[in-house]
Amino acid sequence: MKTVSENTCFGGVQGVYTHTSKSCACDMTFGLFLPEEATYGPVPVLWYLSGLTCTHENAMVKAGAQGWAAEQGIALIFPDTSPRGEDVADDEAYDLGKGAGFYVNATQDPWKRHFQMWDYLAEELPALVADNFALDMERQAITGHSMGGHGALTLAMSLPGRFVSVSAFAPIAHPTASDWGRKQFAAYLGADDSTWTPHDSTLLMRDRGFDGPVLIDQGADDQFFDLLKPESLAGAMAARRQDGTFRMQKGYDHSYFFVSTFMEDHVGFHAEALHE
Ligand SMILES: N[C@@H](CCC(=O)N[C@@H](CSC=O)C(=O)NCC(=O)O)C(=O)O
Repeated sequence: MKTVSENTCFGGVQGVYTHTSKSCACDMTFGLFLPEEATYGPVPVLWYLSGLTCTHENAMVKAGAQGWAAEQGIALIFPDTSPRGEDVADDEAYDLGKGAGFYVNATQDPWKRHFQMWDYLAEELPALVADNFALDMERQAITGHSMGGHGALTLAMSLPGRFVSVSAFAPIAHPTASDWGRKQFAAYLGADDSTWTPHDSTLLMRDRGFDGPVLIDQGADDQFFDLLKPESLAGAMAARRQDGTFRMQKGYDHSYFFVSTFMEDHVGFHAEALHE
């Protein structure tokens, strides 16, 4: 692992690191914020998964999470959204290929060699950060925006016991029924749509739910509302009697102005579960 940069931030350190990923067969970059408390011992972890077109950097510089995480003594991890490099397959469209890994393990050519984002996030990156930083991996929570909200919800529901809480900002909530999902799953996972269902948070919510609290924020003026299908997830949460809160935020769109507005609430929500 190599250090790209480290900056003092809210009394802690905002770092950027690269490493050679075995899962993705390329070099990967991630951001990690450590609060001051990490100087004295392991701190709880909040993962933040980003959306389409993002790198590790977008949320790190636009979401305004570090100040709230510093107040709560929590580390933040900002992974990238796809494999990177000259030899990594890509597409002209912004919603497929680089910047659009959809947090799945691709099984189809030309994607499968590098697009193994599920394994990267479920196994490889947690092991790497646990070995290199003062993190308490018994206390992890996860959040994300849009495609990253989809990733956060699917990882949380598929790895019971890993995360104490999950939240999402305008998640892609029902990808098997949306053009933000069907196109990418067909490309990465193939035409057999039975392989898609483990990556749909509405279907996972209907089937198993999450053993902990859930918080979802959705902007009512989100320009991608019809692609996100928040009503499907809200319905599935109600049908399952999921411990959770779904908030429709009047006037907000899909941007980081929306994410940063509600970041305090999300960090506070996770802090309550992480410090229990
Ligand atoms: N370029 C596209 C829209 C891309 C976009 O809005 N990406 C969002 C996430 S959308 C779902 O995953 C984002 O987070 N962008 C990065 C940012 O810093 O805002 C278009 O123009 O339609």
